[in-house]
Amino acid sequence: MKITKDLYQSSLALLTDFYQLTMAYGYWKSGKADQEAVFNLFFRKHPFQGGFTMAAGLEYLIDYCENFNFEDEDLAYLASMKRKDGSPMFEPDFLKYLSEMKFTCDIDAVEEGTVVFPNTPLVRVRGPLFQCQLLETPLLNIINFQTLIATKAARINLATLGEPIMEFGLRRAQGIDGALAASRAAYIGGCTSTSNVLAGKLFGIPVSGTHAHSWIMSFETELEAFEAYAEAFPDNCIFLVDTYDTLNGVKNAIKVGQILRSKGKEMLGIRIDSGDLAYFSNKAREMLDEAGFPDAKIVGSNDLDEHIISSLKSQEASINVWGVGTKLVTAFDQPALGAVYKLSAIKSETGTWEPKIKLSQQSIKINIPGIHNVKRYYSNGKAVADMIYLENQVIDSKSTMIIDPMDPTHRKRLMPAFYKEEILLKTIFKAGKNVYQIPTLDQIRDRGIAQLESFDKTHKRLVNPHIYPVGLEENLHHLRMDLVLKAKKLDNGLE
Ligand SMILES: Nc1ncnc2c1ncn2[C@@H]1O[C@H](COP(=O)(O)OP(=O)(O)OP(=O)(O)O)[C@@H](O)[C@H]1O
Ligand SMILES: O=P(O)(O)OC[C@H]1O[C@H](OP(=O)(O)OP(=O)(O)O)[C@H](O)[C@@H]1O
Ligand SMILES: O=C(O)c1cccnc1
Repeated sequence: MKITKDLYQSSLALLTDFYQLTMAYGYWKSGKADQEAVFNLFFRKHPFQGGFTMAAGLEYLIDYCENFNFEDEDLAYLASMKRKDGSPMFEPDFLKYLSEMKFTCDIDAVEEGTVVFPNTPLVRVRGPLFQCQLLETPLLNIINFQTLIATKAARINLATLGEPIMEFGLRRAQGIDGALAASRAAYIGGCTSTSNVLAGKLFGIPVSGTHAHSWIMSFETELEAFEAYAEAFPDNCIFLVDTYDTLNGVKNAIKVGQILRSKGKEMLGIRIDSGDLAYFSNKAREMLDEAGFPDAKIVGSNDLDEHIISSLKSQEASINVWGVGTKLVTAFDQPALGAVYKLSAIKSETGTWEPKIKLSQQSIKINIPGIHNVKRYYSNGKAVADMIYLENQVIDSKSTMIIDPMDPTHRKRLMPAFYKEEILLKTIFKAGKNVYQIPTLDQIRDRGIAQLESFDKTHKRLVNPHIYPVGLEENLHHLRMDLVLKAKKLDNGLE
């Protein structure tokens, strides 16, 4: 699908922070606009205090880059911006430069559905400084949100032990695109369907639903309401049983289930949306089984998240389909991922690449310099460790060390010869041309599920997970340390 064209019917070139445009202008003014640079998009900490993160949003990113050009109305708006003294904010020649800009970057990125870890690049952009800079904000906007929601959905899917999840978030999502992007990401993370019909149309996500309390309340009795629904949708009956008295609601559902059966149709199940979901689902299960409806599903909903679902599982609740809205699509307990986009190398006038480092008082904020990639090593189908390495580095296949970027005393020896390896950054754009075959949403969702299966369950624990090893290859570690020490000396005037 064409996100920009189908959703916005407009260029999104101005969907960036103003300072990106003022820097772009500055680069142009100082003759640096076309200097080549490399930026990496990465996050520093898993969301939800978890042990893994699931990447999502690449298809939006691709669409954004393919449509990354300034149209006449964008330029007219920029031309209308003024400085304090009334002069134009941007010179006409700069606007002409913008109007002629063609997207020419190389982009490498992890595929959607990939399980990713702190400090490893999710996206690497290489190209003219000017373009790389303008892309910072939209890329972060896209990847941060969808990755966050895909991760939340994956956690919920772990809690349901793979039982179907109906995503019900639209009414409480963060606005229109917040809802659409969340439905997409939630499906990638493992939801089975969405209630959002536009998301179904745009992305091909299966659409499903039950009915609301208002349906019941609009009839004289609950029984009449169920009968009328069965008349309208005999193949799609999931009766909401808790409007007045849940167990009486189950009795009414059974009555209408029997009528449906007499007509050769089968009730799909019931939904419980309030009260003690463990108690009522177990009672309802007994009643449905006794009445000859052992296959009728019990959908549970009401402010669910992975923790409540886990608790309901441990209470042996008889829910087997989970309706989850607000807490999923708003990432309730952590509303932002916090990925950043940092310069890691720049090409000098002599044509050599200079790795770049940004110092910080907090060592977690010192970036990883150079042009790097990530390798995941697998042993017997299980992920063993991720190595961040300089892309032109030859790795010793007999024995190599990875070093924790946050704690250099924390090291792990690997024997690549014994492992299968996967290079995580895949080429998406080469000199501005899309060379990547975008998978279908179902393929992405399958990748997410397969990726998670390749990790030990200790890393997937919802609370206090075991930390998966991720480290810098030795040469990259030394390069980083040398640059840090050099920068510190310069800072202190010691050189
Ligand atoms: N057995 C249970 N164990 C743990 N949490 C539960 C259980 N049953 C329900 N919950 C959760 O408790 C929270 C509040 O439930 P509560 O009973 O207050 O809702 P309610 O008042 O019945 O519903 P509503 O306000 O929507 O009518 C919800 O998040 C719900 O998912
Ligand atoms: O609880 P969520 O995970 O967000 O799932 C969506 C909720 O939306 C509906 O409730 P409604 O809007 O009627 O409000 P309610 O909470 O008063 O039932 C539905 O009955 C779910 O409870
Ligand atoms: O189809 C449903 O049951 C539904 C849809 C949106 C929100 N809550 C429930």
